[in-house]
Order: sequence, then C-alpha cells, then structure tokens
Amino acid sequence: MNDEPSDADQHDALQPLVAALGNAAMRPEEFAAFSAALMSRHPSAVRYRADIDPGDVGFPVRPIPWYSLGYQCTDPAVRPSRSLQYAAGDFFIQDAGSMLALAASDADRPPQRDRLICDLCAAPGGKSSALLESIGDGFLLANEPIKSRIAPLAYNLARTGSDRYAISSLDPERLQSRLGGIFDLVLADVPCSGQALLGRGKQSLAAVSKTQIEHSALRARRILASAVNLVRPGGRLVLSTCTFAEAENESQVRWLLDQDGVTAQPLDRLADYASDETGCSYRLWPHRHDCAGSFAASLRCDIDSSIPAESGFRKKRKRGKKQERLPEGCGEWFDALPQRHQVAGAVIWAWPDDAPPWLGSIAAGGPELAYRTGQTWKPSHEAALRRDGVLRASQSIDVDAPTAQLFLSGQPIPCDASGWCVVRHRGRALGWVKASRGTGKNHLPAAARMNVG
Ligand SMILES: C[S@@+](CC[C@H](N)C(=O)[O-])C[C@H]1O[C@@H](n2cnc3c(N)ncnc32)[C@H](O)[C@@H]1O
Repeated sequence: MNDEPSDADQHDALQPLVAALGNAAMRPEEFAAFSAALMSRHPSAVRYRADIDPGDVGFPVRPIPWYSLGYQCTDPAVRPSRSLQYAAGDFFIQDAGSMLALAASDADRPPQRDRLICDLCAAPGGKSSALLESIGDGFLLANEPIKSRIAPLAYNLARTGSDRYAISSLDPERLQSRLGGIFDLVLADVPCSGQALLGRGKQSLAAVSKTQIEHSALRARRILASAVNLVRPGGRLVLSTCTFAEAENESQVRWLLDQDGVTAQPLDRLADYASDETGCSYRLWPHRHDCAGSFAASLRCDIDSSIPAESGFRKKRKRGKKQERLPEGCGEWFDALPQRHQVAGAVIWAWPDDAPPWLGSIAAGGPELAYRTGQTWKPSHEAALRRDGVLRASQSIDVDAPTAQLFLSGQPIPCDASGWCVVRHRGRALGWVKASRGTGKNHLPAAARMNVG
C-alpha cells in the first residue's frame, strides 16, 4: 500500500496557508503552483569562498541571482558533499533561499573594517560561516542558546579557517544585558514554523497550522525585542525566516518599525524581491525562484541601549585573571601561537590579540587550539584548518588526490614526518596525522570523515 499523501491531500493540508499568507495572498492558480513547488525538492546549492573560481570546482553550476557567491547545481546526479573541494572547505552546501539573508547582510561584499557582528540564532552555522568568511578585520559572535546545537555550529565555523569568532550560548535577553548596543550588524535568523522545509521532509504539515504559526511568532518577537537592543546606534538588524506566514514575517517587521529608533533600511540589491509596503522586506518563493523559499528584512536601529563598560571592540584588554600556561606540546605543533588563549576544561581556545575584551566572560566556544583526552593534550582539528591569524602548523605534507581520499575516510597514510603534521591537498588543510616510522596515524574527528570520489 502506498502511504504517500496524494497531491490533492497535500493541497488540502496546505489550505491554512491561504489565510496565513496575509497580504502576500495569491490567486488559486498561483497557490496551486506554490503548494506544488513547496512540496518539491529544489536543486542543491553551494556557496563558494570568495577566492574560489566556480570553474575549478568540477561540477556544473549556474549563478544564483540574489547572492554573488551562491550557485545552484544543474546536474541532479552530482553530490557536492562527495568532493575533495568540499572536504577542503572551498564551498559550503546551503539552500539558495538561505542566501537571501546573506544578501541582506552583505556577506558577499568586501569587508568593512572593525565590523562587529552578532548572529543571534546561529546553529548549525550555515549563515554564521558565510558572515565569518566576510569578516575581514572584524569579529563574529555566534550565539546559540541550545547547547546540544553548538557542536555542528563549532564545526561549521572551524571550516572557514578563521579565528575571528566566539560562540556564546545565552538567551538573547541575557546577551543584551551583557553586550547591549555594540554590534554593527545583528542577524536574527529566528526559529520559525519552517514551512519552507516541507519539501525536504524536514518539517511536518503542522508547520502551516495557526497554533504553530502563533507560537513561533510569539517566540520570535521575544528574540527580536532583545535583538534591536544589541545593535549599536546606526547599526543594522537583519531578520530572516524560512517560512511564509505573514505573522512571522512582515507583521514582525511592522511591529519592529513601531519601536522608537527603528526604521526601514531598504536594500537596492534586493529590489526585485521586495514583498510589501514596509519598504525593507524581501521574499523568495519556491514556484518563482526555484528554491525552498525564505524571508529577510533589513532595519536600521538608533536605540541608545546601555553599553557595559567592558564591551568596546579593540579596547585595551583589562588586566584580569592571569592566563593559564599552555601545555608543553603546543610550542612544537605550531611555529607561532596567538597570545590570547583560554583554557576551558578539556579544550583551549586561541584568539587574535585584537579580539574583543569580553570574550573570556561569555564564550562557550571558540577557535580551538588544543584538546585534552585524559592527561594528554593534542592539537585540535580546528587548528589544522586555520587559514587566517598567526597560528601555523610546524609540519605539513601535501598529498595527491588518492591519498587525500584515504585520509578523509579515516585511514592512516604514508608520511615521512615525525610527530604532529597537517595533511594538505592542493594547499588546503584537511586535518592532522601523528607520524612515525613512515606512517601517519589518522586524527581526523569522526564528524569530519567522509567518502569522496
Ligand atoms: C532557523 S535556525 C538558525 C539557522 C542558522 N542561522 C543557520 O543558518 O544555520 C534557528 C536557531 O535558533 C535557535 N533558538 C531557539 N530558541 C532561541 C532563542 N530563544 N533565542 C535565540 N535562538 C534560539 C534554534 O536552536 C536554532 O538553532
């Protein structure tokens, strides 16, 4: 027996959306096209690093019109995650709809100096990793209150090779009381009813119910009330969702615009996707834009939130607790070490010297330098991937494609070095081996192992 709901059943189940779309309501023929596209899968999409030429990646793509680093795969048989370039961090896999929020945040534009960004609802880190790649001299705070979601966030941030970030795990209200009014840009990619995820089977049809929409809208409003107070006067708040209900999108923007000091900040680059009279709201639709769909809005905030004395970016670090000494091995694994580090139980995070002074008191994660198993400290996988900053492995080997594949599958590889050594392919770091007598023992964490071909 076939348990799959018929098209007619699905169409009926989606009917609550007709009312939920509000001002974005459609004629019946368009709603039919929308609901069919909503329940379908769209082409995989990838987001390249700014220094990568899409022509080098080895599978056919077409540009995504709203985000200059985004491409859709044109061959459905291709699995981008099965490539060496993916393993080497040349691109991230990300739905094209998610790139609307990145466009609204200008994550593909040349970085401005000293940009301090907060990604308030950050896990699993698709957008945070894009923001971090564009950070330049700035710094990213990626906040995720749900502790169990921090590991994938940390992994995705590490893949960028940057050390200019920290992870916090605070409710937005608490975060605002600590770091109110300091961020140039706050991205609030709020938890939502997730209607755009229906086609990928990652969401149930309950996502279109009135109860679910109201519950999500209320939760998001609490987050947004704090988000505006995290923005420095004259800075920007970008709100985004992956849902279509007006109550979770334009209605929230109208509510924000009713707050003192919040004004619309229209984005010329997204004019083709403008959604309504708020003047700063943008939408992508599955039936018009061949992606899962999304919403983004851009608001300027001029709110005089209280600024804690210690929160300024690049202020001289206060003389506080003395830093714990680094374990002895560290000096041998790396040519140079950053001066700022923090030992947090069984891990050590290391930041650039000009990182904000408040990190120590707020970090629940950061660019890892080393981790401890039992009494033994080892270099962290994240430290092997570092591209920016002073941290450089003392030893590395560049391997050919078959050896890189062997390494990525978790196997030992031939290696003439002695001790900890970073494995690279075409100059891109893949992870550590500990080498002795011609063999490099594989130290790739389970989460980073993959079969590429
Ligand atoms: C839509 S997802 C974010 C996706 C992420 N920005 C990305 O691009 O990978 C929303 C996130 O908000 C988190 N969240 C849940 N409740 C929250 C709250 N009260 N404040 C902030 N974030 C919350 C969820 O755990 C989830 O990770």
